[in-house]
Amino acid sequence: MKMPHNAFKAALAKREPQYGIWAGFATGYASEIVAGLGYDWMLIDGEHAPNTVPSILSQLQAVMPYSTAPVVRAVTGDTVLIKQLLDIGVQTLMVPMVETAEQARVLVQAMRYPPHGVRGVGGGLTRATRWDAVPDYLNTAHEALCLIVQVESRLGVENVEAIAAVEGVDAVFIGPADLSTGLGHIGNPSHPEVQKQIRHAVDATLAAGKVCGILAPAEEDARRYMSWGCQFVAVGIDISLLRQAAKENLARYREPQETVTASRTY
Ligand SMILES: O=C(O)C(=O)C[C@H](O)[C@@H](O)CO
Repeated sequence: MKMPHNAFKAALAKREPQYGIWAGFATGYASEIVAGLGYDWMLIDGEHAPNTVPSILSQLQAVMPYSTAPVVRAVTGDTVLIKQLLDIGVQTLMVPMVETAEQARVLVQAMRYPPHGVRGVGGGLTRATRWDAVPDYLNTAHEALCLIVQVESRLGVENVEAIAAVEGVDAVFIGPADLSTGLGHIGNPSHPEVQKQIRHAVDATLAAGKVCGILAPAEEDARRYMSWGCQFVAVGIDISLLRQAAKENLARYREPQETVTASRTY
């Protein structure tokens, strides 16, 4: 069989806008429901959702028949974890909290086989190769893989030009929640200083010839970031959407007895 097509990578290369949704339920069942809705991509979150390698695998299998492309966020840029994720068939990988070009280079190496990198060979044991059915996987894997690095700290923004310029980094994704917190504006990505840093990160990424993405569940934020040049934007979070819809549904029938509010970080 042919190497599975990475439609998300192809769309980024064509500079097509890509609307995404954050998937936090950590089950194939929930991810499949959302995958049938027409979003261009879905972030399967291994950082803040209770995911493991097997639960990520079951979500990849669940969304496979749909046009929504899975993007998997690892909990960390650990080379061994990246090997496992690529072996189960992750093609687009997001890594949080990348702060230097050196860190980005290590991630690129983790995604490539020697002599271009350090990825271990799983061969016929792996879903990535479709258990050896994909011809010449070792020599062609890198063509279908896509690396997104998250810039979400003061240091990351300081180094964003160099990070984005690393060969093998396909895109930069800005994390407004962590960035605002790191800049001392906890829970306030709209603060002018945070917005200035976000805009700088977008500009620098585009200047390096790379693609920029961001999480923006509020429509006015999403539209502003797209007008700045962000090409792939996560415009919703499945858990927040369920919670909001469930609250609104009940409110049609009775006044809230008690508001269980937590501060909304996103
Ligand atoms: O900093 C951010 O913003 C992100 O990286 C996204 C958050 O981690 C995500 O959990 C929002 O719910």
